[in-house]
This record gives sequence, structure tokens and C-alpha cells, in this order.
Amino acid sequence: MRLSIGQVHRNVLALASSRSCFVLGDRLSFRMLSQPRAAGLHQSAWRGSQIVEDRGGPLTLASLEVQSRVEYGKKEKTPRSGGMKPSSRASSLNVKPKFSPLNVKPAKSASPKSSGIKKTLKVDEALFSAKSFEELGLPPLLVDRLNKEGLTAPTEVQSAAIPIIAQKHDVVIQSYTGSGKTLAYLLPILSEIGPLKRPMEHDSSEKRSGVEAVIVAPSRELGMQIVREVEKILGPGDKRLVQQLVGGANRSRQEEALKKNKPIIVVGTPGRISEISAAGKLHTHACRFLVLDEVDQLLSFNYREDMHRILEHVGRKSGTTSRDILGPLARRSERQTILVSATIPFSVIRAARSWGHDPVLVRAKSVVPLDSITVPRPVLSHTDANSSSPSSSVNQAAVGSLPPSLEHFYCTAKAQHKVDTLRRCIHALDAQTVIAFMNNTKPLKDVVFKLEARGIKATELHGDLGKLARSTVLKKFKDGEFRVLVTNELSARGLDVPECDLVVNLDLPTDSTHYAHRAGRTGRLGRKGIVVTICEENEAFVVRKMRKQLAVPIKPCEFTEGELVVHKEEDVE
Ligand SMILES: Nc1ncnc2c1ncn2[C@@H]1O[C@H](COP(=O)(O)OP(=O)(O)OP(=O)(O)O)[C@@H](O)[C@H]1O
Repeated sequence: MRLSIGQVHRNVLALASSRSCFVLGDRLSFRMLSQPRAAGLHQSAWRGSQIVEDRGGPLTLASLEVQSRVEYGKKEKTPRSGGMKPSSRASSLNVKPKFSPLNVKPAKSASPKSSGIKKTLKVDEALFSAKSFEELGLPPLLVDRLNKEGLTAPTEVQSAAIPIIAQKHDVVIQSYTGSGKTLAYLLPILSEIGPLKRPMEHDSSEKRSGVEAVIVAPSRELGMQIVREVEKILGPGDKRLVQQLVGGANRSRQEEALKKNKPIIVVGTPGRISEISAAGKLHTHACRFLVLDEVDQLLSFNYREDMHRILEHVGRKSGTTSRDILGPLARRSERQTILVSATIPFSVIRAARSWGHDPVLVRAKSVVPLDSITVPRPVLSHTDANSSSPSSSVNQAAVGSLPPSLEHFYCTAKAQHKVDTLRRCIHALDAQTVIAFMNNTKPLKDVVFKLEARGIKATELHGDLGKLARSTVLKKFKDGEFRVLVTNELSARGLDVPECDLVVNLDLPTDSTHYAHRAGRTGRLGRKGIVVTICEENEAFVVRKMRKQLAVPIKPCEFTEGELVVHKEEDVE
């Protein structure tokens, strides 16, 4: 019996002595794991077959999509191109839960389009709120649009954030990666502005002109992703109401589009927004909402000038200057500020307190006034928002940022053997959609080359590629044309590839916050996912340190004979 990754944490039955590998139990019913998968899956998976009854085939990442709580329909699996062996896609299950939030269309079919199979990715029901979108007070037109898009129930963080933003609080939204933070701020904004908004008795919207919401994101990819999310909700007829202002794209075209389309929402990167604003082509004085997505990164030293301009200008009536008698208070009253990240260091809490209007911290199941949070005094430093706090603040920020559905492992390998370890890891886990992180740009190509030479379709994504190349690569990866995306920190934040079932760190992340964001590219919306860190022997202590800081088990392992072998900690220490 080979066992699925998803079962590790709950089903450990025994430890095999000599290799100290875990032998795992299985509580899932045979019916759920039965024939179709058995036919398609190969030997890779967990060692431990001696003890557990063989139920007809190995369980691999594909089986992560199976949960005992809900009933599934099964569909044919479509192989992802480039794999050594044709195997299952992890996401070919139909799920029909209580509120059918799981009736979610994947962002994109990850299998070749020719398959004609409309897949439904299984997500974790527990992530969803017991309340409906209507109960949260969203306007009927907006709820209709959401339903049309297959979004029928809010996640917990959406359920907490939507009413609080509607009450005009400034908020800091913190919840783990892939928990739906984007809609948590978009929905209350779209309830107030644009064609789907709540009907008002005394509608002052006619008097408003210009941009009403500015959303800032640290990367083009994330910016574009947010634009697509807004477009999806607005529907094809009103797409022009959102405008992307990301770097790397033609600036004059963006300026022309601003003039022609008169968008109510702009989404962009700090540099481009502030550039166009400084040129007088973007008028945001009447803006009602300012969102900083991945706020901890946006408030880092790198972005300080652009962010300063944005914070000074957005939602600030012309004529007021920072020397006005009310100073920042006058500005505050003009806009609602929404700060969002899976990792919120104390520095962000401090900033939010100083700009905020009754600011509150919103988490999945709690809403806390920021004033009630004890924040240590800052330590001066000029590197970034995280490091402007003591290292404990970095650690504090990362705690609770990881979805519980993730499983973490690490293994050691010499630098020159890392790609081979990656290959063995992919096969042992039968991973279909893999993101491999490195710290620098230069070695990415080499890794891609080596993977391709071993028959694994791979591609690279980094900031040196042009905007078009970046979006093409990403699209092809999402569409399943490549099995592995080899990338750097650029892709660590916010990137939503629902099908991603494995994240691999080929280089160690710089700290636990970086680990958390990289890891969060898998296990989206409560799906199962695996994170494997491949490090050198003398770096293993760093992983163990991060494990402590993050308070998640990161288990030592190795990949032998097409299988994942989990070690007892003592064997490696
Ligand atoms: N209520 C919902 N029902 C179904 N799917 C949803 C819902 N809310 C969000 N999603 C989907 O869940 C996925 C993750 O959402 P999102 O990208 O907003 O997560 P996040 O918390 O911002 O993650 P990160 O911290 O990595 O940026 C997206 O594919 C999104 O479309």
C-alpha cells in the first residue's frame, strides 16, 4: 500500500526501525481510492507497504484531492505534459459540499485544452464560512455575478473582512496563503463602487469622477492577477472599469487607456502608479479605497519613495497639503486603507495604527482593534519592513501564515546533485505542477536545461524576462504545458496557481517569512500540498530553525527507489 501525502500527519502507525521511515495508516475508504487511480499511478509514493493492506495501487499527490468528508464524482485524469510517466492530475474531482463552495472552477484548466474535461479542484470545506454572501450584506447584483462565476460561499477571512470594511474601518487583513484575501477586500469595494454596487438612497456617485480605488501590488504578475479577478467579477461588459498600471508595459498606452476608459479601479505596481500620478495622468484625490496587497513587502525600503507618494496622494483632496492644520487626519478621512498579507510584522501594525481610522486587525475568525495589540518598540534599520523590527518580529509575522493542509519535508544533497534530487522528488510524489524556487536568476536556466534533459518539461520565470515573456511563461505553466516552473523570489508572493501540488526550495529562503510565501504557492484554498526543501548538509540547521519559528513540522526525508522515505529526526541530527 502506498500512501498519499495528505495522510502523513494523521495516520502514522509505526516507525520502521532500520531506515526509520514512517509506515503510514490509511483511514480513507477503499472506494475513494479505487480503480481509476490504481490504473494510472505508478510506483512512486510512500514506503511502508509491509504493514498496511494493499488496496490496489499507490497513492500519490493525486490522492491528496480525496477527502472523506464529501462525496466526489470521478473524472478521467489527464496527463500533464513532460512527465516521465503519464499520471494523474491532482484535480480531477467533482465536489459537492453543503454550500457548494467547492463547486469552484479552477482559474484555468491545467490540462491540455484538447482534453475537453472541465475539472473542478477540490478545496477544503472547513475553509468556508457558515454565512452566505447575502448574509454578509453584499448587494444582489454582486452576489449574482459571484454565483455565475461559481463562487457561492465566502471563505472565513472573507466572512470576517467584508462587514468590517463595509463599516468603513481601516483594516489589516492577515490570514494564511491561499485563503481568499483578494476577494476579502475586492467584494466590499465592489459593493460600494461600480455597476454592481449597493443601491443608495442618496447616491452621490454621479458627482464622483475618476478613480475610486487604488490597489497596489509588488509584482506585475500579482497586479495582473488582481486585475483578472476584478474583471471576472465585473463581467465582460464592464472590464474597462479596471485598469492595470504595471511596470514593464507601455506607459503611454496605459495613460491613454486611463483617459479613454475612465476606470474606477486601478491596480498596479508602486513604481508605475507613482510615475503616472507624478506626471499628472492619474487623479486619485477623490479615491475612496487604497489597498496595499502584500503590504509587508510594499512597506520595505525598496519601495519607500513610490509608496510615500501613493500614501500622500491617494484619497487626498486637492488643496490639502501635509502642512494643513489637520495634517494626516484630513487625509485619513478621505480614504479607507486596507493592508493585506499572510505575514504581518509589527512594523505594519505600527504603520496601520498611525494612518488608520479605527483600524482593526481582521483574521479568519477574529477582528481585533489594533490599539489592543501589544507591539514592541521598533529597532531602527534601513533594510526592509521586516528587518526594521527585531528578528523576532519576522518570526512573529510568519506564524499562522501557512495553511494547515500543507506538509513540509527537507532533504540534504550536495549542490551538484540538487537537480537530480528534485527529479527524484517529483517522481516519488508524482507531482504534476511544481514550483521550484532559487535565490538568484542566473542558475535558473541551468536547472531548466537539466530537467529537460531528464525528460521533465520545465521553464524559467524571473524579472529579467520582458512583461510579455513573463505572462506567456506563466500562462503556459498554468495551462499545463510545463510541469516545473523554476523561478526566484518574484513568484513567491501572491501567485495563484490552484493546481500547484509541490513547492521545492532548491535554495534556502532567507527567513521564515520568505519560506511561508514560497510554501504558500501550493495548498491553495485548503487543497493539499507539499513543500520540500533541498539543502546542503551544513544548512539543515537553518531549516530546523525555521521549523521552530514557523511552528510547523518540517520532516527530514530522502527520495529513494521512487519513494519518499521520511526519517526520524534523530537520524539526521
Ligand atoms: N469564496 C471563494 N470561493 C471559491 N474560491 C475562492 C473564494 N475566494 C477565493 N477563491 C479562490 O481561492 C484562490 C486563492 O485566493 P487568493 O489568491 O485571494 O488567496 P490569498 O489569501 O490572497 O493568497 P496569498 O496570501 O498567497 O496571496 C483563488 O484561486 C481564488 O479565486
